[in-house]
Formats: sequence, structure tokens, C-alpha cells
Amino acid sequence: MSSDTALPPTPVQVVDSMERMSGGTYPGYRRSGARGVCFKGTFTPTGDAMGLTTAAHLQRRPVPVTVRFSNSEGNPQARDGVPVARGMATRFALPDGGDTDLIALSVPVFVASTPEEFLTLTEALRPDAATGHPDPARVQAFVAAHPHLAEPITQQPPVPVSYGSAAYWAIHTFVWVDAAGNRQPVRYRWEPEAGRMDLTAEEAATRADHYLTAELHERLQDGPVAFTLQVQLGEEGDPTHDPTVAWPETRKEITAGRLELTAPVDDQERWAAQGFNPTWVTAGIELSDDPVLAFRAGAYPESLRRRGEHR
Ligand code: HEM
Repeated sequence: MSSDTALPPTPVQVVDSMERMSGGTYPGYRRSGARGVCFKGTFTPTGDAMGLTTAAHLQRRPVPVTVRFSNSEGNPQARDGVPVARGMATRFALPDGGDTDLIALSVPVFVASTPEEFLTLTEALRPDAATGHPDPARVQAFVAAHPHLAEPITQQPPVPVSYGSAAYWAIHTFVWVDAAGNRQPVRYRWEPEAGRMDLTAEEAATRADHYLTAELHERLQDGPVAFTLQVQLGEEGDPTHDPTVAWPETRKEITAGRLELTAPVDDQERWAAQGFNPTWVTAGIELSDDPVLAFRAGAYPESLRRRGEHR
């Protein structure tokens, strides 16, 4: 097992390890969030963020969006009816012709504070050749060596009724910058307007393997599926560098806008081949000092490159 006291890992090392954790490679697919589906819609800002950031999509003008929902597993055949995180990757088309991404998961905190810890964890979760499952002793040894990660690692993501009935957290801290250069640390969450609704274990066991995709297509026949963008405003002393630690729920929160999805995208293939990137911010938004966020800047293009070469 690699040690997280060694040199910082490279994106190649981490993506290699993610492939091992997924039990191999699935040519052409993302190394995480392999199975996904894209929808189009509109994001309408409330204007409540205007005084805190100059970001173009958070002013008053509605902007087109594309959202990719996914199962976080690297195996595109993974079942939906199990408690794994779901992904919601959003691309906002900006009025000037550019775009910006916001990537979120259906859990409030991440499982590692640094890229080194993430690499060691993915190694520990590698399936055992004999059983096809991670070796519990190796996982326990990882937790024993990283007690601060025990809670994040054992968090149970819900099995949602729908992609449209889960909340999704962007987890990292970002920094909003206003016209005068003032800086405000923020954390984002998409809250489903339908309310959070989960399946019981018994219900989940009866669902089709890939029920979430079919369910969202059906749900859209009855009208748009909507989320609000909730933004927590960080205060002095709130950790900005550690994605495994949530901020207190008492922090002031604003509703920055409302996202309404109306239909699947027309060109699913083209969108499947795109890469979202959490560090793809725009003027008025900066990255925080979170080393995991910085690391993702290189890991996502590495996966995009491999799948682009049909590896
Ligand atoms: C060290 C930390 C992380 C690493 C190395 C990592 C790596 C990756 C990679 C390689 C992909 C596939 C990218 C592609 O082929 O386009 C991916 C996808 C994804 N990751 Fe991460 N990730 C990390 C942390 C996170 C966190 C903290 C979140 C949530 C805030 C997250 C959410 C997602 C989602 C939703 C996708 C699917 C994106 C899509 O639909 O295109 N990841 N990740």
C-alpha cells in the first residue's frame, strides 16, 4: 500500500489507482461517474448573490445550463439501488459565450482531506482478487491510521427515489469576490424542490438496475424538475481547506438561484464525451486553499484524455 507521507501523488498515479479500485478499466468511460445522462434547462439567479460576487451567472439574467447526473462508480454497469454517491455536474453557459462548471455529490463531505489520503484510500478499497470486494482488514487499517476520516468514510449516501429528489453538495470551499475585491468563502448545495426522498433498503432491492435514468425521463413528462442553489456564507475560523469537515448548519445561507431542467439534451453522445472540471470557475469566483480541489484540476483531464483515446 502506498504511504500518504511520501511525495505528493500525480494525477496519473491517482487515476491508475481509481482504475484498480473499479476493478479494471471500462474503455471510453469516466474513471468515476462512469454511467450518466445529460439534461438541459435554465438557471435563474435570484439576485441575492449580486452584492457578494461579480460572477455573470449569479446576477439577474437567466442562463442556459446542461446537467449530467451520474452514479459515482467507475464501472458503468454498477447498480443504482445501492447506497453510493450520485453526481450532479452542471455547466452554466455565460452571457459572454464562455462557461463555468459546478460539480456536486449527494453527500455533504468528502472522504479525504488531501490527495495523498485519497490515493491511500483508493488503494485500500481495491477489490481483493479472491472475493471481488475490498478487503475489510485493509479498510479497517486505513481508518485506524486516519481516525479523522472514520465518519466521512462510513457516511451512508441515500438511495434516492429520483435524481430529482436528492440534495447535492459541491463540498469544497470557493471564494466569491465582489466588485470592490472583497472576498467571501462559500459552500454550495443544490436542494431539490420536490423535497429529499429516499428509498428504503427493501424498495431499493426491487428497482431495476439503472432505474434512476428511466425515472428522470418519466418525471420530466409531467413537467420540469427543479433545484435551488443554496449557498452557505463562511465565517472567520470556518475551515476552507478541508473538504471532510462540514461548516455549522447555523451559518447564514442565501438562495442564489433556481435551476429548472426541462428535457434530455438532444446530443447525448457529444455531452458524454465532454469533461466537466470543478476548477473551471469564472471571474468573481476563486478556488479556496483546499488541496483536494486543486488536485482535481489535473485528475479530470487525465481521465478525459484516457477515455478520449478509448482506454
Ligand atoms: C482527490 C479527489 C478527487 C479525484 C481524484 C476525483 C477524480 C475524478 C475523475 C478522474 C473523474 C472522471 C472525470 C472525467 O473523466 O471527466 C471524476 C468525476 C466526478 N467527480 Fe470526482 N474526484 C475527486 C473528488 C470529488 C469530489 C470532492 C466531488 C464532489 C464535490 C466529486 C464529484 C465528481 C462527479 C460528480 C463526477 C462526474 C462528473 C461528470 O459527470 O462529468 N469528485 N472524479
